[in-house]
Amino acid sequence: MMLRLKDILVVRDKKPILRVNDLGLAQGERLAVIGPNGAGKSTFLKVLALLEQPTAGEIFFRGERVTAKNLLAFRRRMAVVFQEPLLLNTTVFDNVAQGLKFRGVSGSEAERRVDYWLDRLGIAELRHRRPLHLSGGEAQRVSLARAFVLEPEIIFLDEPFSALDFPTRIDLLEELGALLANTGATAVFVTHDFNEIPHLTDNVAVIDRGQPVYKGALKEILAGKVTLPVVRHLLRPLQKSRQINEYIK
Ligand SMILES: Nc1ncnc2c1ncn2[C@@H]1O[C@H](COP(=O)(O)OP(=O)(O)OP(=O)(O)O)[C@@H](O)[C@H]1O
Repeated sequence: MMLRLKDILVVRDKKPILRVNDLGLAQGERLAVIGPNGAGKSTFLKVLALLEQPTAGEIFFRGERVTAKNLLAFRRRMAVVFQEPLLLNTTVFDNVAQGLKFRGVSGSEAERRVDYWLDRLGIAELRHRRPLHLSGGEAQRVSLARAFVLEPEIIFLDEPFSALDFPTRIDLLEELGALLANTGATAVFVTHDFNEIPHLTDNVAVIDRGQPVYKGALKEILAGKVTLPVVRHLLRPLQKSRQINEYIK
């Protein structure tokens, strides 16, 4: 098991906002996390990514309990991509190289790796540009390069493409799907849109009011076999677009 949450509780402002009894991620597993606004998806992701300390419970990384002592070492084996690219006001190259520097990789080895990932994400020509002048899609390509260049064992993505227009989003989802398949990285992808998931995986966790309420195949959900009210609610936009498609025909 790559990562496991056990008896996790997160309390903020005296309110429980996340409870996870037992949830594991196998090596190479790709999990999409879906749920309504405020359900706790980002909190869940941040706890898994060791960015937010739970109020109670235990986290295991490859079977070893995460403690204050080993936390940083484990975190360095992970990478996170947020909805907002959070790029520094320096060149694209330096943005992608930054995490490598923290991990002690510099010089020609860093340059080789950064160039490889800039090329792989189709942004080699942006190497010397500053993030301020990039489009939203280009900026997220930089964020992906910055994450993949670290060769993480797990990559966490929190609604990375939600702010992008639809065609750009589809392009990036397809590319991300191919990258994850090629690298074999374990991945957790937060979204609020069922349409995004098939590009990446068939494996879904549904979070509702601070708790995972389903973990299983997207196919089961789309076939109407999961009757939870929250799932029905999340499926409504899909049904609407099907109705519109029927109407167009
Ligand atoms: N630091 C905090 N202090 C108080 N409440 C918090 C804190 N962080 C999150 N919350 C609350 O916990 C709940 C879950 O938030 P979270 O951001 O994890 O949900 P989400 O599913 O990612 O939402 P969205 O889809 O809107 O981004 C929300 O009600 C939020 O207001």
